[in-house]
Amino acid sequence: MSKSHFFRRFASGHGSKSAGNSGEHEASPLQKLGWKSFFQQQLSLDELEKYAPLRVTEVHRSRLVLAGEEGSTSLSLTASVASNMPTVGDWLLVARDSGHFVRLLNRSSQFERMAAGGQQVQLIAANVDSVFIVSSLNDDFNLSRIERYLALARESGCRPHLILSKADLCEDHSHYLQMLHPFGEMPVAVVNSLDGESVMQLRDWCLPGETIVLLGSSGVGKSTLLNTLSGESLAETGDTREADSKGRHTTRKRSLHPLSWGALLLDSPGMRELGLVHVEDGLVQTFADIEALARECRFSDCQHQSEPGCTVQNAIAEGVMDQRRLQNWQKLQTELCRNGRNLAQKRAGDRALSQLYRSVQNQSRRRKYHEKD
Ligand SMILES: Nc1nc2c(ncn2[C@@H]2O[C@H](COP(=O)(O)OP(=O)(O)OP(=O)(O)O)[C@@H](O)[C@H]2O)c(=O)[nH]1
Ligand SMILES: [Zn+2]
Repeated sequence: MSKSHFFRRFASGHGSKSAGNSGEHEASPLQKLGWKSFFQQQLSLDELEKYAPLRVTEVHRSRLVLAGEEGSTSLSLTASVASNMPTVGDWLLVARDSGHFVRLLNRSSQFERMAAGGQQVQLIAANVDSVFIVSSLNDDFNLSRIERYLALARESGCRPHLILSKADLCEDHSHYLQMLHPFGEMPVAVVNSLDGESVMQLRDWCLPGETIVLLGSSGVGKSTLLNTLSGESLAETGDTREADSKGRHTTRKRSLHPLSWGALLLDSPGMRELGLVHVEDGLVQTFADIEALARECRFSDCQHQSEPGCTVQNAIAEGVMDQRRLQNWQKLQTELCRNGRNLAQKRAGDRALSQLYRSVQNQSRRRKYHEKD
């Protein structure tokens, strides 16, 4: 394995300490990569001797880039590796002697979305501890989009944080901050991502050995934030279009980067469409206030439109609930149902197709057998 730039950042041992019972001790190279007891428990002592745990830092078309205690290496995406659908942040075991792939370790968390086209699920990241939802303080600021990302974050069990970027271009932050009251206790930071001092406030959220995923639409400044946080030019950044504040999709691949503070930051391309799938619990948590009101409606199948005794509509009339929030809750529920149904239909279609294929093969075998007679 070649000692890569990635590994040297860890091996040089800047700053990352993990607290032990009797004071602090230097984290091991694996801990600096995010290795935790959750993963260690999945290996026997014998396996730990024979196999090296490696973390996926990049996924390419035909290979994975991995980082481990001895440095960085790459692994071909053979059929056996690809069938595990590895994604950035995953841990896998590789035989120390042959370099062969052994298995993928169970994930502590995973992020997935409905791929464009609405037919299959796409994994975004695995083994993430916290999520930085990035939204810029301009025309891109969109509460419904933040709720979408929040549902995803809460489903995965990761801690969500909201970063409002481009503070230097916005005269009135308070106007935006006031709109965040339905999100309750979520930590919020207002930053100028180009300014090292301004991003220092995020330091307490970047804990040693923890993996953070950056989510946000194109052009909000995810790569800029990564570069400023790391103090290096790790990711390419791009201009936003002036007319609508939208980005140009500069980041093309997902990759995991170590920060000098010991955390690992996962930059992902701004997705045009973050289709939600399998986030039912996350949605309930994100809209807990409406869920609680809806339970009090007179009719158990209330659509919260104009039914008498609808507590949700009453709350809207009293000004304590936002019509937009109700509409987004309903929209995301519909989207979850539709995506779940599409996936189930696709699975049923695939099963029917493979049954048809097997029966054609059997018929052809039978025909050959009779021809021999
Ligand atoms: N003034 C100012 N400009 C910023 C800030 N953050 C990002 N930018 C600029 O916004 C543009 C887009 O930033 P990127 O970091 O490329 O955005 P991104 O979210 O990574 O975009 P994708 O890679 O397309 O997903 C660049 O020109 C940055 O210099 C900020 O806080 N203040
Ligand atoms: Zn109702």
